[in-house]
Amino acid sequence: MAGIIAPSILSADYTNLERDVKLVESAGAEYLHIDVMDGNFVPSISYGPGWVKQLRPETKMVLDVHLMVMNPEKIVDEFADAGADIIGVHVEATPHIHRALQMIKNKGVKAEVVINPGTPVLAIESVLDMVDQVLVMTVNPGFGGQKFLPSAIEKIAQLKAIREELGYNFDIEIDGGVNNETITAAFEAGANVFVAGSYVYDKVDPAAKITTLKDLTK
Ligand SMILES: O=C(CO)[C@@H](O)[C@H](O)COP(=O)(O)O
Ligand SMILES: [Fe+2]
Repeated sequence: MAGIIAPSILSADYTNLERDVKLVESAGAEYLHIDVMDGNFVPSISYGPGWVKQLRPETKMVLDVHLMVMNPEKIVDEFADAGADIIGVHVEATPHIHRALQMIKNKGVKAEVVINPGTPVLAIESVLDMVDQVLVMTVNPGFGGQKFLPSAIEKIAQLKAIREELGYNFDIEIDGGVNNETITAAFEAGANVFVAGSYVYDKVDPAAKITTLKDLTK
């Protein structure tokens, strides 16, 4: 099965947001990646649940919400009610990762655990049986347009091996610095969901970029 491409709206043109959403949807992107930043877990501030609620009726794409916020358990219900399909929470952002994931599942939303480049797979082993998706950050979170960190490849391979050994079911997503050159090693290691922001939206022809990424993950 071809890889799932998740354009990151963080790199879109906010004065032409509707155009940029429709553009990637008609190009075949299945997910739309939404980076929520609180100015605390990461330095930037982006959007909140009200913004996701407004976006929801504008697209049929799966809304893949990446919460870069401290203590996400305080806000996951609001994002679920706003229409998120997948909600990702960082293991580094809460002492209550199990509770945060359980809350997401209780809302009938797909639950994702996220690890930073400095966090080993070991840190999430005890919740791998309950998640629908694992996000391996391939840059330090907070900004678009950073360089892909190849140290993530080994973590993807580890997750794939654990999934096979224990019969789990999660997808493996990567996020940060994904482009036509970096995607192949991650795909070969076992990733199947690919966030791409600046590669898709910067410069020219987002639709062609999505086709290229899909072709590289067949
Ligand atoms: O979560 C983040 C950054 O913190 C990402 O989702 C970025 O938006 C990806 O942007 P590119 O690295 O693809 O430009
Ligand atoms: Fe992200």
